[in-house]
Formats: sequence, C-alpha cells, structure tokens
Amino acid sequence: MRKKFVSDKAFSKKKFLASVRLMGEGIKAYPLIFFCALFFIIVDSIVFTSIAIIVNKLITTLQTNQPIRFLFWDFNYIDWSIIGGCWYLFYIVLEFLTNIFASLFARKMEIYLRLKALKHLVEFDMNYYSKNQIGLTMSRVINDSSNAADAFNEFLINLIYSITSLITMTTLLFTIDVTVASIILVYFIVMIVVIWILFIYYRRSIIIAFDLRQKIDADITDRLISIRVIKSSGTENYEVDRAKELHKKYWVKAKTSVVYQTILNVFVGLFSWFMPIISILLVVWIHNDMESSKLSILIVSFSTACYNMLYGLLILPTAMRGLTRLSNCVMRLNYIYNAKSLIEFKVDGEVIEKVNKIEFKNVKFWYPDDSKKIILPNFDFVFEKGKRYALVGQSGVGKSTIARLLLRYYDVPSGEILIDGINIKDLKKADYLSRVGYVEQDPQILYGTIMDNLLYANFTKTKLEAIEASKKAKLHSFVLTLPDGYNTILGERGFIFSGGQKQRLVIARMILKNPEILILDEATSALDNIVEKEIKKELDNLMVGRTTIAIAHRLSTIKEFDQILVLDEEGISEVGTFNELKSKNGRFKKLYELSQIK
Ligand SMILES: Nc1ncnc2c1ncn2[C@@H]1O[C@H](COP(=O)(O)OP(=O)(O)OP(=O)(O)O)[C@@H](O)[C@H]1O
Repeated sequence: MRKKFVSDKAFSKKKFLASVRLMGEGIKAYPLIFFCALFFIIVDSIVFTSIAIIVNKLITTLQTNQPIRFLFWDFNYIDWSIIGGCWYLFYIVLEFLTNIFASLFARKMEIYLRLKALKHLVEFDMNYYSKNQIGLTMSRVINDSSNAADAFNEFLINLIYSITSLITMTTLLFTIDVTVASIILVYFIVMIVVIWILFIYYRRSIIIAFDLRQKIDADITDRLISIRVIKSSGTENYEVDRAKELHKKYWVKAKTSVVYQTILNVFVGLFSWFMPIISILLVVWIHNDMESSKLSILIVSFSTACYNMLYGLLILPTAMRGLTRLSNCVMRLNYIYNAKSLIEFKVDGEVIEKVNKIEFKNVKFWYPDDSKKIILPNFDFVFEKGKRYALVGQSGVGKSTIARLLLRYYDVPSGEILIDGINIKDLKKADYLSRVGYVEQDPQILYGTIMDNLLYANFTKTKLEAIEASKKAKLHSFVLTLPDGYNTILGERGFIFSGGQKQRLVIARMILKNPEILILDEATSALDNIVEKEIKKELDNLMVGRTTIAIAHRLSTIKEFDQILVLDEEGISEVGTFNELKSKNGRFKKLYELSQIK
C-alpha cells in the first residue's frame, strides 16, 4: 500500500482556506499597503501584456506603411514607436511601485504573523513548553512567518501576471485568427495539465525537504540551547558529526526536489519555446494562399502573442510553488495559533488589596499529560501573612509543584487555591503575580544589560532605585568592576555571572519588586557553602515581613522558619518548627540525619 504522505494535507481545501483566512487577517490589519500593492500588480501586469499589442501595431504599420486607427486618431509607425517607448517607461515605474508595495506588504504580514505567534506563545500555559520542542517553535515563529509572507507575495504576483497575460494574449490571438488560436489553445491546455501533474511530484519533494530542514533547524537550536552540556562533555566533534548525518538525509531529499524542479523547468521551457514555432507553422500551413506581406504580419503577431503567453506559462509553476509554500507554512503556524492554553486568564479578574492568607483547600494535583500519576494526593494547608514556611521531603514528592501552582503555571484539577478567600483562577493574573517574587536554583537571566535585567522586576522604578537595590543585594561592587558597568550585556543565561552573582541579581530584582509573597525554590542549593552563607544573609533580609515559602534541600538553611511542612507520597506528613520536628521520631528527623551524614 502506498505510504500516506502526511504533508499532502498541506494542499487540501481546508489548508487552502486556512491560508486564505490567515492572509485575510493580515490584509485586514494593513489594508492600505495591500490594496496599493494589488492595484499596482494588476496595472503592471496589464501594462506589461499590452506592450505586445503595441509591438504588434508597430510591426503592422512598418510592414504596410499604413497608419492604424486607434480611438480617434491615426497612428503611423513613428507614433507607435513613441507610444511603445513611453509605455515601456510607464511599465518600469509600475514595476518599481509593485515591488516596493508588495515587499512592504510581505514584511508587514511577516510582522503580523510573528506578533500573533508571540502573543499565543507568551499566553500559553507551561504545559505547552514541557511538551513542545522549543527549537521547532522558534523555527515556526522565525522561518514560517517570513516564508509565509514571501510565499503569499510569490503566489499573488505571479498568479495575477500569469492570468492577465494568458487572458489578454489568448484574446489577442482569437481576434487575429480563430482557427490558429483554437489549436494553440488546445496545445496550451494540454501543457497546463502536464505541468500540473509534474508539479504534484515537485510539490511533494519540496514539502518533504522543507519539513526535514525545519526539523534540523529545530534540532540545532535545541542543541545550542544546551551548549553547556556540550562544552562540559567535550562532545563538540560528536555534535558536528551528528549535524553532518542529519544533513546527509536533507541532502537526499533536497536533491530529489532539485531533480523534479529541473525536470519541470526543462519541460516547461522546452514545450513553451515550441509554441511560437508551432504557431508560425500553423499560420503558414493554414494561410498558404495569403499574400506574403499579410502572412508575415500574421506570423509576427502570432509569435509575439505566443511569447507573451509563454511568460504567463513560465511563471505559473512559481505561483503554484508559492501557494504550496504558503499553505505549508500556514499549516505549521496554525499549530501555534490553534493550540489551546489549558489555563484561562481572566481579563477582568479580581484585584486584591493585600495578600493576608493563602489557602490550599483539598488540593489534588496531577500534571495535564499524566493524569494517572497523582503528584499531590491531598494538600490542605493555610499559609499566613508574613510567616516563613519551608517545604521539605524526598525528591519528586511535589515541592516544586506547589511553587508552580502558586505561580499559576498550572491550575489545580481538584480542590481550590484561595488567596484571601478568592480562587486564584478568578484573580487578575498580572496583578496577582506582581505580588509574588520567585527565586529559583538557576535564575533566569534575560538577554540584555544588567540594568535591563534589574528593571524587569518593576518597570516603574528608576535606574537609581535599581542601583540602590543592587547595593543592598551586594552586587554593586562587582558590577563596577565590569568595563561597561550596568550596561554590560548578559547572555540569555547570564554567562558572565557566577551562580552567586546571578542569585544576587535576582535578589536585587526582588528588592525592586518588593513582593508580598516570596517563593524560594532551592535558591541556594547550587552555591558552595561560603557563597551560600553570604547569599543567605541577603535572602534573610529579603524575607523580612513577607510570606515566604521556601523549598529546601539543605535543612540547615531553614532552622529559623516558622513552620516546616514535611511532604511524602500521601501529602503532608509532619508540620512544626525545626526543633519540634527534630525532636519527633518522624520523617523529618530521618531526613535531617541523612543530611548530616552528607
Ligand atoms: N510538566 C510535568 N509533567 C509531568 N510530570 C511532571 C512535570 N513536572 C514534574 N513532574 C513530575 O512531578 C513529580 C514532582 O515533581 P517536583 O518537581 O514537584 O518534585 P520535587 O519534590 O520538587 O523534587 P526535587 O526535590 O527533586 O526538585 C516528579 O515525579 C516529576 O517527574
């Protein structure tokens, strides 16, 4: 049985309509540029094809030495030469305008598609990111948006040119001689059918090659995102060899598409160039009794019109290729546009004055993609304002999951999380999260300057306030040692910062943000003992007066906490202060003893 070609669907009516719909959205967003582009494309194609008519008139007047009446005037060959020259200049101006407006529209469309994708991507819940390859997502946003816009241009311009020249030239042929025109038309239709059949194979091969290239792009992006793993493993050569292997597969597919493209082009070229010859032979054969001067006019007229029809024919595969690329890119973009976020964020959600109480009420949680694995079987607890809580327990019991729920990465499928009695789902997300500060083990640094990274916590703060926060977090003196100070560019993962410096940067961010709730997810566990002690001081200062929920592996860091929640597979197994729990013969004591051995 023939293997189903999945990307075939890219050319289905449904995908075609999806492309039309998406392009329609872009047109709606930028109607002026689009309609200017469309206007110039149409006028340009009409002017281009009518050059053939002027040439025809010019040759006729030259041959017969008789003027030809056009509208109200008689034009001789000098008049037709001047008209032809002016017409050609007009065509050049129109070409310029067409290219400008069509390219501008393509770039606007690209921006539209990209921003639409970005809007969806930032609004998706974290489940999307845990399921989807980031490289593939980036490839869709970057490549498919610009390819779709260019393909739309390629399709539209070539289709309009093709249709205009085919219609005008066919009409011209029929006005000259119906018999010859009819035979040429049949020849022409047969050619279009054969081109279409060849194109189906070509289309398959380009889609396969393009799909593969996109997967390779995505793969390379993902590998480079993990450059630290490559560097620390010394696997640079392995990565290069791996990329070579992937490209070998791409080469095979790309070769096939090049072969089909060449066959298509050669076929179209060969049979197209036969057309004027056939038209001349037909004219001579059918009108063999005609006067030689009239016959030569007929021959010139037919061959000129046929050459123009050829142009229309030669660009038809380009228009079809544009449509294929377009529907294929739109199909991929629609994976992003049509993906549904599992979390609904209320636009008109409630705004609270202060967070006095965080209540987990009969919370049962499992991750959306694995409903069989219950992570939190029953979590029932109230976190009170200003107190420090620590979550401890063995790896995988769900400590970080609780932090993720408070950050609204996920919603609970059963039970409720209430913030001052209001379900967290009903709160205005941006307002609620402005009250939450999050410090994790490997802090996220954005590409940009140190100052950009500091102010990201609170855009209303000034640079002076950011420097003050940096001083409090004991980061300032280090920043001053950098040649560009606060304008130093940090890589996405803050490459020029040590682990401790990154933590200080995040602490400075939190000082600027001044959140009511502080979530510390193993904030110091990646640091060595000396740096941890220094950072701990800053963190202790930060915690003052804030409701703090800390996930801790090093139990020595949570001695002064108000309450420690010990988690196990069943839920909360013990609650108490450090000393209370240590004196009990329970799970915490075991954990503590184990940590002391370490
Ligand atoms: N996005 C996800 N989809 C499915 N399962 C997940 C997801 N994230 C985490 N898990 C699973 O949920 C469980 C709890 O994870 P969590 O990170 O909350 O544990 P933890 O107690 O913080 O562990 P550790 O101390 O090792 O960080 C783990 O078994 C983990 O495999």
